Amino acid sequence: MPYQFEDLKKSCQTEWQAYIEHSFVQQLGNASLAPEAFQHYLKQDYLFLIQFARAFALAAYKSPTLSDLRQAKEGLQAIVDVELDLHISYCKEWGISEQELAELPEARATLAYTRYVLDTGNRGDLLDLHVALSPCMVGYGEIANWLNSRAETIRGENNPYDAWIAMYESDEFQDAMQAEISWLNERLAEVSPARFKELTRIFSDATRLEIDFWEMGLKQSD
Ligand SMILES: Cc1ncc(C[n+]2csc(CCO)c2C)c(N)n1
Repeated sequence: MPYQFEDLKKSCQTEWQAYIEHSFVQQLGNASLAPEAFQHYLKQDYLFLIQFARAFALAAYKSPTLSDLRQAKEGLQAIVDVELDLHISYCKEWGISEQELAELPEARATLAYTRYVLDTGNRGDLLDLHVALSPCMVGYGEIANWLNSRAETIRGENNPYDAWIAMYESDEFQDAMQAEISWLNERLAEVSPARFKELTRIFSDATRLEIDFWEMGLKQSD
């Protein structure tokens, strides 16, 4: 049987579920999340996005084909030209100025996660890097879908976090998630059991670091 993205998730089901269904996510869905926790998360996510832009630049460097190079460039462009601008204006709505964002120190959870991804890409190949990026690329879309499947989730103006859910349920975002899964499925179908085992380590590490990122938000830790 060729390996598929689903098999990466199965290899660390407990961690994957702990990430997707984290209390931060549940509280965001039922509108009970403390605004201070969300603001702390938003600030660190700004720093996270900057480092992820660097990871897409690294993906460009690690691209063996024109098609991979184009895909990495699109990812970098999406973060730098669209997502960071959106994030900055969204932060403004939550009372966080651009000046404040520019001066923030990185929380340890942000440092650990982003540098782990960059190091994995540096020492490995493009597949290692994509696997390290995939909990981020796939998880948030899954989180939006999971929230929408729950009776507890409040949508619309009675939930101050509605726009966050709306962003990750959007067609644009869900399409990007599917494209990432397809890219991974094509490559995973070709790998040996030993290579797959290496990749499950990376996937599980990155998933655990996503859990820590939610914890950092909830506890407002630095
Ligand atoms: C901690 C954390 N993890 C994942 C995302 C979601 N995300 C960030 S960059 C990116 C790629 C899209 O261009 C996606 C899906 C986030 N914002 N913060």
